[in-house]
Amino acid sequence: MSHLTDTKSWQALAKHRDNIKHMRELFAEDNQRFEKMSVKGCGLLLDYSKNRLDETALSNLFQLANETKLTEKIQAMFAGNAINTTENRAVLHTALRASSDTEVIVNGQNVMPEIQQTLKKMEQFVNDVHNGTWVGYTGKTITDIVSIGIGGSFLGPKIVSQALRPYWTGHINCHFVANVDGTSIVEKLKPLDPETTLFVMSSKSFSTQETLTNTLSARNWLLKSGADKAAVAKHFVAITSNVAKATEFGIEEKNTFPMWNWVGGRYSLWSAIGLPIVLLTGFETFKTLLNGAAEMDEHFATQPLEQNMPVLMGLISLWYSNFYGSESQVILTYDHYLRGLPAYIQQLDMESNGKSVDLAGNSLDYNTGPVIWGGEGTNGQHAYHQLIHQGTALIPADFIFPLTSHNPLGNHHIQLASNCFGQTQALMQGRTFEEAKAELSNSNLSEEQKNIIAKHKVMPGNRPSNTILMDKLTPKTLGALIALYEHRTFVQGAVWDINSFDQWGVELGKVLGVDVLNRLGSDKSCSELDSSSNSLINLFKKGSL
Ligand SMILES: O=P(O)(O)OC[C@H]1O[C@H](O)[C@H](O)[C@@H](O)[C@@H]1O
Repeated sequence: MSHLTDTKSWQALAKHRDNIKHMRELFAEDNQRFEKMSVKGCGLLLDYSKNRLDETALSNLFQLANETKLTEKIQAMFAGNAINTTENRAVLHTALRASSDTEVIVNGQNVMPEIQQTLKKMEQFVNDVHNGTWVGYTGKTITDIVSIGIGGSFLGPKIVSQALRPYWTGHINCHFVANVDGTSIVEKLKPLDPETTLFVMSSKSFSTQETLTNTLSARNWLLKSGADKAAVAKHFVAITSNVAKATEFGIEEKNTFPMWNWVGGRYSLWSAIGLPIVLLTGFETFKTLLNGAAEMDEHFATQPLEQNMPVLMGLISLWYSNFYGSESQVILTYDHYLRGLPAYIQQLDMESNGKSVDLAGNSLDYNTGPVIWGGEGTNGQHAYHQLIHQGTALIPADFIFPLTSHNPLGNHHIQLASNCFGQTQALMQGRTFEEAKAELSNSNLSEEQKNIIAKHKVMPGNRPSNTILMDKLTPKTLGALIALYEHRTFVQGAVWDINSFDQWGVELGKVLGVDVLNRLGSDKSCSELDSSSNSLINLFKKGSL
């Protein structure tokens, strides 16, 4: 493959960028633009018509995908090739939701039977907890789950559980602890009863400091309540790929659920890491979530590039990062249940594509992963939308909206819809100087003042957005939506020729953290580091300013 920026399509895109008309004109010229630039599939509709795209730009983007062998790379992922090259691992979150009769071979072995066994074990465990067969050390039924995990072992289960609130079975409450800040676990445990609380410890590596520390504190809390060591078995289960470490820690092997090194942390909610979701919503709902994701996998693997939602979204996102210098992208969910999704996609995308060398280790001369941020509509409209409309940065936006609400209440949903659609329209159209001036025509301002105020009211428009609709937020559509973003992330990483599946930057943070911890714990004053770090460490040891 020739260097990315030397490819014909890259060069053509760079040249074409400035020829694209304002979106206002593009819409005025073609009243079929929505029909041509929207795709339906897997219970979702993607409207990408409000983007700085014309036929030439689109065909060059598809050409770029071809020149960078996107289709072959997609196939390599599904086939279980070791595409995580720095760790020599396959990347198979898709196998976790594949139908049981599929064969997926990793190192000569079909991984599907093990996945199915684990699902069965999850189902049995959750049934036991729900029907009161699994009881605490004093024989009482479990009422509360505390899920301990961080990163991918936290965000997926937490955000999916939150999104599926209407599907909770009501058997149990679930609480999530991630941060090592003691306040987090102390506050969560305050209202709970050790006799009826079960801890689900989620750590793929079983070596993450935050999770181990929180688990130890949880165990002490249980033991302090009068439970003996044997009680731990009734109150702790673990999900990990490191069963040996979990048993060493005191969790019985039969109470562990496996994970595999071919599932990345940020792609793991479909594995046993999703246990809190199953505890809250039941096994069938979890299966439906998996099926929704599997439908998107099928779509991604089989649809032509032009009709392929993750491909379209990946290429469009890349278009702004690489050809318009856009450094951030915003996810705006117009559904309260999806309020956590931006944080989920933030980890997914930024940990995957925050890279600056290609697969061969060469430094890149083009932008990779943008900053992902966002929040729920309409709250953001009264906060940061101002910058998206009129700021100097170009911030492409994804608007996500279910047509039907789980909570139909008066005019709430129609107003929510009007805000969502109104925002995308305003971003696209903007407001010209003449329009702003006309709005001031009845005011008492002088002509000069009108001119000044009108300039402040001008909105450039031509600000891009995708809109993703679904009939309703269900386990199925949620599964498809999350898989859509997973594959969007993949598409960009594939074109950029980077490894989207390692995270060496995070690993370094962990190593340096241990060094500082040792210094904080030592009696000696710290003087070996830079003056700032020395002083901060010494002040902490002193305990006051
Ligand atoms: O599940 P664990 O091994 O405890 O890892 C938890 C998290 O650790 C790191 O921060 C990784 O970058 C994340 O991707 C991972 O999800």
